[in-house]
Amino acid sequence: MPGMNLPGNFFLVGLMGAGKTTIGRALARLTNKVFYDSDHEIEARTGVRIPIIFELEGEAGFRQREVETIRELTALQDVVLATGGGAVLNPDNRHRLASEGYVIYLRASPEDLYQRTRLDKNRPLLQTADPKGRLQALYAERDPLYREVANLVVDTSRQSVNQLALHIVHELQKKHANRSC
Ligand SMILES: Nc1ncnc2c1ncn2[C@@H]1O[C@H](COP(=O)(O)OP(=O)(O)O)[C@@H](O)[C@H]1O
Ligand SMILES: O=C(O)C1=C[C@@H](OP(=O)(O)O)[C@@H](O)[C@H](O)C1
Ligand SMILES: [Mg+2]
Repeated sequence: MPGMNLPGNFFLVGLMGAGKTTIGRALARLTNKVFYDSDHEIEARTGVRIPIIFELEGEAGFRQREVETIRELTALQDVVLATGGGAVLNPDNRHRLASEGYVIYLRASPEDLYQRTRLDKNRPLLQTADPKGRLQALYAERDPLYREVANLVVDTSRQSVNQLALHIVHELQKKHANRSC
């Protein structure tokens, strides 16, 4: 296993469709860590899918659940955590992510994000007449926040999920080796 001895938590941030959930799962496998996804955790706790939470409690209700969940998940040891794309909007989340682990920003262009998310109905913020325009606006708003918390920025436009997971492991190994010398 390539990244077996890498210590600590790895947190994935980025917009909807960046690949946090899929790359996070692969990264956890490669590094022998337990995988968590804050959205899946929220769904498991409430027993409903995210669009239903948005419908019943609004975005504010969802964000409140997200803060509580991220507070708990960032307190764990040796995990890979895929966050939801809007997690960085909250200062408490940003602080927890930056202080409790190594943060990887998966960057992609709004066009790529649109192509990867356009057939999926489970992202309430993209159920609009102009999802591409919404992704462009979210990119402009959030890209600085992702960069603020990130230890590593990875461009996801030209590589597959597996290639990206391996690339991240190599970057983590380099950082770890430098720290140990
Ligand atoms: N680098 C990539 N190249 C092509 N497709 C990708 C890539 N990363 C993710 N995908 C696909 O995009 C979709 C959204 O990925 P997901 O992991 O759910 O993103 P996120 O959790 O960041 O919203 C999935 O169908 C996934 O397989
Ligand atoms: O960007 C956002 O505000 C959101 C991203 C989603 O997660 P993904 O980034 O995994 O799609 C999910 O948390 C929710 O629909 C809100
Ligand atoms: Mg996800």
